[in-house]
Amino acid sequence: MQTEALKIELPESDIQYFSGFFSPGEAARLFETLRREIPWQQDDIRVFGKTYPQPRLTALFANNGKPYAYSNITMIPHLFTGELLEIKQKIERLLPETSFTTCLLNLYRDGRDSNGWHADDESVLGRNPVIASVTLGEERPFHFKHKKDPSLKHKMILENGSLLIMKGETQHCWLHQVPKTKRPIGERINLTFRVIR
Ligand SMILES: O=C(O)CCC(=O)C(=O)O
Ligand SMILES: [Fe+2]
Repeated sequence: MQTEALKIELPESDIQYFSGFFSPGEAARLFETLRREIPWQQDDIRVFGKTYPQPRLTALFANNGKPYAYSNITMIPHLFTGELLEIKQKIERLLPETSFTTCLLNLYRDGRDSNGWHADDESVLGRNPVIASVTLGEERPFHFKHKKDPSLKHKMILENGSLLIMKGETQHCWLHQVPKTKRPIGERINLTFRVIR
């Protein structure tokens, strides 16, 4: 199946969106398998000295054993499964220079689960990291806001089976979030592939 890149035109960024990167059938198969087989965990995060359960479930996979630390959490990776390798290879066909080492998975159980404003700019990701983000299941709005210029923002929908690639200066100059919603909605699995050296 052929999907077409849509360039998201924001300054100081390099963002591409592929709707239908996975067909509805492939997306459904991957969702069911990952929902069942991934060892989903809920970690506590510390924000301003208080501890809260993270508002979503997560899991970390990698091919190099390197942990990933963010928001006062250090995650130790599992070894990639067959499905994760299949998804990784399909994305790498679009990005011949990139060989992802790591995948952070998020499970948003319903509209109360979310991912607050942040940039994926930890130093282990290096300068100008390439981050490839897959959506399976329920679509969710995804927001960008510029770190320095509050007039610069963008909202888009991440659809079932879609791929969003963020690279270049994007993490340096922009924050992103998946907001909560009061609408009754189903589960969404998100996979973000990253390179951790
Ligand atoms: O769920 C998403 O689309 C975004 C996930 C994300 O930003 C992250 O895990 O860093
Ligand atoms: Fe992120």
